[in-house]
Amino acid sequence: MADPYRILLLNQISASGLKCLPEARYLAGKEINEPDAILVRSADMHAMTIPTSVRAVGRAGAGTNNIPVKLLSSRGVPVFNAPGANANAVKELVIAGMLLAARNLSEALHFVAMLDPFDTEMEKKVEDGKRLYSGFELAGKTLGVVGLGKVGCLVADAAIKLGMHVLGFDPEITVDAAWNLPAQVKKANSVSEVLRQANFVTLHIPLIEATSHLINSDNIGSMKQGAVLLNFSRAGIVDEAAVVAALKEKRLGHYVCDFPSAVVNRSTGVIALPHLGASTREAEENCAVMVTNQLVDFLEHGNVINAVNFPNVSMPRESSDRIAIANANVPNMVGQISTALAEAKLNIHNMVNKSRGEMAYTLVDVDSTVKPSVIDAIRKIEGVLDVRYLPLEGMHG
Ligand SMILES: NC(=O)c1ccc[n+]([C@@H]2O[C@H](COP(=O)([O-])OP(=O)(O)OC[C@H]3O[C@@H](n4cnc5c(N)ncnc54)[C@H](O)[C@@H]3O)[C@@H](O)[C@H]2O)c1
Ligand SMILES: O=C(O)CC[C@@H](O)C(=O)O
Repeated sequence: MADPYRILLLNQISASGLKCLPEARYLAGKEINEPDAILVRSADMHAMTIPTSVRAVGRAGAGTNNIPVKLLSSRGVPVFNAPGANANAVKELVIAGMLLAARNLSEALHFVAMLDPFDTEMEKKVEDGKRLYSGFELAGKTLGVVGLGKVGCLVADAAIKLGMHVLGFDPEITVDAAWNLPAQVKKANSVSEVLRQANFVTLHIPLIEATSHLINSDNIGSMKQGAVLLNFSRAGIVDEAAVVAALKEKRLGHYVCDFPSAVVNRSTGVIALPHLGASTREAEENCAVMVTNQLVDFLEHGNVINAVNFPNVSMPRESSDRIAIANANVPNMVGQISTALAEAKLNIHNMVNKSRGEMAYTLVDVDSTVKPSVIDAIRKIEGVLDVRYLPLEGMHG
């Protein structure tokens, strides 16, 4: 019997997801040496030495900024995520965030917590004190959504249903996302247009170089007086010092975020939650199940679905002998791979090759057993980053 696949868990992964790893074929845990794959949520992998045994990383969530994707790409290792699997959970928290800010609920709860429960004047104090927490309604206000991906589209839709006007900005919106947006959502042409026009601005974009400090001291001043900024994406998308300054000047009414920090904590007007966006039973299960199934399909069959650094490549198994090759997207790779197979007198039964940016990926099914020397020959081709032999039953190489 083949050795089990070894899966290193860097975070708590929902039990429903782990059930997708059949016990007979998988060993999963927090203390696994020489893992074949890693399952992670928000643990920071940048400082970690990732063993060379790792053939795939699965992120049970959306953002992959905690993973050294570039390094893994150079090793031919796909990084899978779970697009949309936690989007509804984030959407609901964003709506809660708008209500927390609009109705001054955080301050009001603090006021109540400070009341003496045995005070006979409690009722009077409540009635006298409540005017300080009077707020405003969401209906009729304008929400600006920056990033119309899985989360942004759901937030836009929910806001329309709450009677808000919605302005959306996403220079790379997908056709599917655009189809799913309610017709009432107005298109903005820039972040500054959103900042100038919205009462609430919510950010639903990845943290990458281009989005780091997207909201900063140069543009935050153009927001409407008393506007609310919501950040359930990543702390680094805003310049926190600029946000705190804008709160002090009363330019911003509230900053609602999922990322407590030394800069924002305890600043008046900040409502910081402990990265709760995806923390619902449903989202945790959805993410873990989706990414674990993708990992299993890759480890056992080489199929790639929802990797952030690889093209989607799937091929039904028609032969028991499959070779999976990750290679640089340069000319003549398929030619050289085919030549290596022909020299080993292997007949190609089926083959698929796709590329995405600098990465290309090839699945080849052949009609007979592949000797280790053939895998070695393919590995030696310049530009090949990783190669695996995936017989249907047997050792994984
Ligand atoms: N708080 C949480 O627990 C939590 C949960 C899920 C996601 N997130 C964060 O939210 C982000 C978005 O999640 P998602 O599932 O919607 O991702 P997604 O990939 O579906 O959508 C991201 C969208 O942002 C757009 N975009 C990229 N750069 C942009 C820019 N400069 N201006 C406007 N739009 C831009 C993309 O075109 C894409 O449509 C994730 O990357 C992650 O960092 C946080
Ligand atoms: O795993 C989590 O709890 C957070 C996930 C979230 O930040 C994401 O990017 O999907």
